[in-house]
Amino acid sequence: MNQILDGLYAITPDASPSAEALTKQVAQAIEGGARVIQYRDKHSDHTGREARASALLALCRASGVALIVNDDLELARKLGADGVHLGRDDPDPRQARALLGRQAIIGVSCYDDFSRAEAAAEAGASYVAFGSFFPSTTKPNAVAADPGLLTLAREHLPIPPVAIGGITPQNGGLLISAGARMLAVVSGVFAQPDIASAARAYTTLFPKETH
Ligand SMILES: Cc1ncc(COP(=O)(O)OP(=O)(O)O)c(N)n1
Ligand SMILES: Cc1ncsc1CCOP(=O)(O)O
Ligand SMILES: [Mg+2]
Repeated sequence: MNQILDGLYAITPDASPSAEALTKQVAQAIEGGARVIQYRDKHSDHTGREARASALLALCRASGVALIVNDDLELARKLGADGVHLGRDDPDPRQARALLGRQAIIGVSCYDDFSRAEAAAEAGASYVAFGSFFPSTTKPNAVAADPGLLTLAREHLPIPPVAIGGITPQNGGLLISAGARMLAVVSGVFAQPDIASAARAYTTLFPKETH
């Protein structure tokens, strides 16, 4: 699992297109080297989310890439996705581990709070996410985080830290230098005219073996 949790982590955009259009966009992100995809959808109803997530899961399986479902633990379980990402308003990571099993990837949002990351590691999380490191158009009210958290996590936690929030190919390098094992990106990938090239600009920031 540790090998997968390295590199570009592409998160699907807010304006959720049809399952077919979304799958095409995600295929381009994978072509550009994304290692993990998160299906994040705050707008579709249950049926729409299930249709999109299962189309993405088929693509990810065929491409050898992991699919993480944001927020919706039950959907992740039902589809047999590779894991789930949980924030402070979402189910508890212990509950997720119990439901999804030992192999599942369970990510936990820690914002700017290192003690939350320690608790998440203790609860069986697979990775911890910190951010927002830069102003984000996707989540303008996200709490601001300091890159030093990534260094602290690399030094003191047994699981990899993920960086999120306003990350561009220009500012991503400093987060990797600070300790980020993955860069989680929405608009820097999916709001770009050439999604594959946009993804590639992030993947080349990482050491060669991760892309
Ligand atoms: C990799 C990653 N990190 C952080 C988040 C944010 O999760 P959360 O705080 O639950 O907010 P929403 O994404 O649900 O709006 C994430 N999704 N992915
Ligand atoms: C979900 C989330 N949590 C903190 S910032 C953010 C959005 C990241 O999107 P972008 O890469 O467009 O800033
Ligand atoms: Mg959430």
